[in-house]
Amino acid sequence: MGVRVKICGLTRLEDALLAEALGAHALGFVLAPGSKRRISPETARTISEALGPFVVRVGVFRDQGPEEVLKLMEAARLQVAQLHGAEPPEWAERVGRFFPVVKAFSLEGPARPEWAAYPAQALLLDGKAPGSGEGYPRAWARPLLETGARVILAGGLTPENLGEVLPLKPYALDLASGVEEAPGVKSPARLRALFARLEAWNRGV
Ligand SMILES: O=C(O)c1ccccc1N[C@@H]1O[C@H](COP(=O)(O)O)[C@@H](O)[C@H]1O
Repeated sequence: MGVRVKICGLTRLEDALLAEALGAHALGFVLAPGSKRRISPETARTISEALGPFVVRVGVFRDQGPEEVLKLMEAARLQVAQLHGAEPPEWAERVGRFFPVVKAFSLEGPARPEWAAYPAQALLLDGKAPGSGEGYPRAWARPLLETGARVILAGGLTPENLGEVLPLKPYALDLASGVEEAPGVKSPARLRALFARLEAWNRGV
């Protein structure tokens, strides 16, 4: 199986349906305050309910307490919680009683192997400013990848630079700005280019 892909920061039904049709494994909805891609739980729910059963709906949160996260997850009919701030492990444990958790770390230097002990089903490595399209030297991911944890690579990924990360064999890739026309508005051409590139990689081209 090829690498899994999450398309994040969706705000429009047509973009979500296209990403699903092209083969996205997961679709992300940002419910974090202050994001240019923030979506209301009502709109996220409408989109979630229109999708097929086999694509994972992810809620993205930043420094919101576990009860707020659980309330929004339920209201938006989402399935996996991505914690993208400085959430203590106890918050993830509380959310994790109800939903699988992805914990994001913003890199300012190499990833730390001890992050593998955080109570989450997968760990995501992002650039310094989430959702900004800013990347980092991809070798910084190696110390965490080498622990055998499920590692999702994000931060400044585009259809053009996938060659930097695919050889690292991460659990998944996560893209927001690299497949957009504007914040929250996906580019059909860039989405198509992304999945075409992944298909070519899987065929060994
Ligand atoms: O996209 C946002 O606005 C956002 C806000 C708050 C937390 C996370 C956010 N997005 C996450 O950022 C990365 C990748 O972003 P990019 O591809 O570099 O633009 C991804 O994990 C999103 O879930």
